[in-house]
Amino acid sequence: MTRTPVNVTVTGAAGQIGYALLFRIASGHLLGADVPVNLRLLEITPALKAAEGTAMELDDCAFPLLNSIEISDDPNVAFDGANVALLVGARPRTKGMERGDLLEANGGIFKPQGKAINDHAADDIKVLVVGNPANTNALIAQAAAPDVPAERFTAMTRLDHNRALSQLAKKTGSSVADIKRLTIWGNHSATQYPDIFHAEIAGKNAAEVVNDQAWLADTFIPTVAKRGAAIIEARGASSAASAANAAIDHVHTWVNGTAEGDWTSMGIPSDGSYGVPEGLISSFPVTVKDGAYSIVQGLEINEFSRTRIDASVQELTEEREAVRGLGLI
Ligand SMILES: NC(=O)C1=CN([C@@H]2O[C@H](COP(=O)(O)OP(=O)(O)OC[C@H]3O[C@@H](n4cnc5c(N)ncnc54)[C@H](O)[C@@H]3O)[C@@H](O)[C@H]2O)C=CC1
Ligand SMILES: O=C([O-])CC(=O)C(=O)O
Repeated sequence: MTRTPVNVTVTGAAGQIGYALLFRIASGHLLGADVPVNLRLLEITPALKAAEGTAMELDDCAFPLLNSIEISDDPNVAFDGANVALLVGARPRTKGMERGDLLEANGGIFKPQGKAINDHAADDIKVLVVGNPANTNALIAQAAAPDVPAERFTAMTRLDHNRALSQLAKKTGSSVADIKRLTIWGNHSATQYPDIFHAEIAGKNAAEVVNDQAWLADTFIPTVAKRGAAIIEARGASSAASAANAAIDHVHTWVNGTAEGDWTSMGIPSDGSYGVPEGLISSFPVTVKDGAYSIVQGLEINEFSRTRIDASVQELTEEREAVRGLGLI
């Protein structure tokens, strides 16, 4: 091991996503096959023993890149020196709930964690919020961390992005590897808008290849936007391995960059682009270079897309008002 280990803090380490995530971080999928990691696991006190069990299993894998594991129930300890923070720990929704129903329950978790990041994390900290409602939880954590550049707080819409890639590949009989420039706009919720108008399949415009507006409006968009609920219905528990996979993808792209000619979707603080009010944490098409992301500019937004982006952004605005009302930001 020649490189300095990177400190990766994972909250909710004993949960279902944690169990699917930690082994992939420790085996090099998050940061790269040559980057050693120190894992810092944050859990609530009653779940510490379960987290210890997971740590024992991590030991038993003898991962060459896993330099150390520390477990704590104190955010000030778990975020100390963190370079990457994956905020997963939160209550998941169950059947019949919308993610927004979790605002009050989960909002209280993200304020103290934001403060602990502010006070203890490394200067280059990158934060991904997975716990739902992810966009607004990211806003809460960010508001509690005024000394950390706002753009370091991001929310996960990569699972939605991956779901959209898969559905589009199936419909068109293509490979996901041939699809580029797909975008998830807005909130990680049922109002999100998966946009294929700028996407390409093997170099051809995806909307033209599909050429089926009814499928787009009545099948593709609702299938992607409501996939989380469909998984809960089928599995009796919310998505875990696919969520962990998307978290790996999100951070890997943030650190290592997007491929030439392609972009990805990330929930990031709006700079006002595309009419999204400044400061809202909304999903955008982004390219990443040298560890920094930029919103893809200059895309023409047709009326079909505009209405849907506006609806999701309206929901984000209402969530921001709700957490203001709760004193969380
Ligand atoms: N953004 C996205 O695309 C997705 C988000 N999610 C969300 O991820 C979150 C976690 O899901 P699961 O792992 O399935 O839930 P889980 O219930 O299996 O695990 C959550 C873990 O968080 C821990 N936890 C609770 N409060 C904590 C705190 N203050 N500090 C540290 N840990 C704490 C719990 O003890 C538990 O071990 C949920 O909010 C879920 O809705 C899930 C799938 C996709
Ligand atoms: O739907 C949920 O509650 C879990 C989640 O965010 C997803 O699978 O997209």
